[in-house]
Amino acid sequence: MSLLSISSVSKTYGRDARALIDVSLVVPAGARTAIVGPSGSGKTTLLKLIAGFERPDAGRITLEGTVLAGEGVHVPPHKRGIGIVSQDGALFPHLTVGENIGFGLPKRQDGRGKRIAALMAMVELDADMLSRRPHQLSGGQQQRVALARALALEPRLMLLDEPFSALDTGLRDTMRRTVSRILAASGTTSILVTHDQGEALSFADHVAVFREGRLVQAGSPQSLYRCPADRQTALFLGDAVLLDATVTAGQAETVLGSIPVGSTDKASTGTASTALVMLRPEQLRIRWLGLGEADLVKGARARVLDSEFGGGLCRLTVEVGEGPARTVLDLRVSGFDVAAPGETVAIEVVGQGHVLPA
Ligand SMILES: Nc1ncnc2c1ncn2[C@@H]1O[C@H](COP(=O)(O)OP(=O)(O)OP(=O)(O)O)[C@@H](O)[C@H]1O
Repeated sequence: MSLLSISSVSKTYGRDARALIDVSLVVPAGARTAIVGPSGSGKTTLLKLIAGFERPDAGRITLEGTVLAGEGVHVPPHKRGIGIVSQDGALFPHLTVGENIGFGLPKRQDGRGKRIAALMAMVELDADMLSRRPHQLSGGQQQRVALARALALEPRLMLLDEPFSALDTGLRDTMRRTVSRILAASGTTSILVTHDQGEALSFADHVAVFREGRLVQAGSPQSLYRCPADRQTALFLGDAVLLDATVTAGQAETVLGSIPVGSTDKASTGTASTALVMLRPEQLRIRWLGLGEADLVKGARARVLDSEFGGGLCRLTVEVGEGPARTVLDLRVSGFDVAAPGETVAIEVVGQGHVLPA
């Protein structure tokens, strides 16, 4: 069932700053959705329209079937039942942790203290932090307070506006996992806005990719990563190996040999056509041929042009094919398999390739 429905929404600032162009998106109930895209792609604008801080020029936004915006309606932000956690947490600096979390709860409500304690436990904050003020907390703890304050109101929808971006890398990953777990456990439908594709893919069970004000693709993280809509999306979502290919009936002929490709218009026809085939680096099994067993190793041969040691993850630049077919590829290998420039490696492809539109 869909909770939030965005239909043909457009927004232009001033005369010609087109921030969103004809965007339609359905957010399933109970799911964690990530809106991801480069800077200026319209993510924050969409969040503002959902929250009610901005009005769409065209289109409609509904929550549980009720129109929030569009068709002459504009429900004010505080009446939408939507919780927001922003980048800096936006806590009230003069209030304690307990007062911040209980801010929206009725002052004389029975069991108010118990509810605040339960919320603190839910976001994994120690009970003895109750009387601290925000400046006595770490960045991650402040974000937990902000999340607890938003959860206290039992929102129908939770908006998370780059909530992890001010945290340093290690804490960021931990917080992302914690918040994802808390939202899943409480069954809260949520939308995370981020420009970090890794964060989007690992946080959400539904991802929407934006570019230049348009929704480019939406789907599960796995489907987007494996079958991106176009070359730009492929490269935005992660490293990709792109190969020119001739595709006939489910097989692509490339410098790395014949690779099965998923069903697409191009792949299913009996006629050969040229196309660009994408593989993710994890699909390439690379073996160094320095041990005298070269004849036994399967895969296309490639000459190492450059290698960069990086510990667990090293980069290898290789050339495959000759003449007009010569292709230079950037590959990843583990720190135990790095070949030196001038040496030969074998590259074997695992799984299917994905045909990108020309
Ligand atoms: N108040 C405003 N007035 C004029 N133009 C605006 C305004 N707010 C945003 N824009 C423009 O609208 C476009 C989308 O901006 P938006 O902030 O939604 O993008 P974003 O994807 O959230 O970017 P970022 O990741 O940098 O925050 C940009 O070109 C931006 O310059």
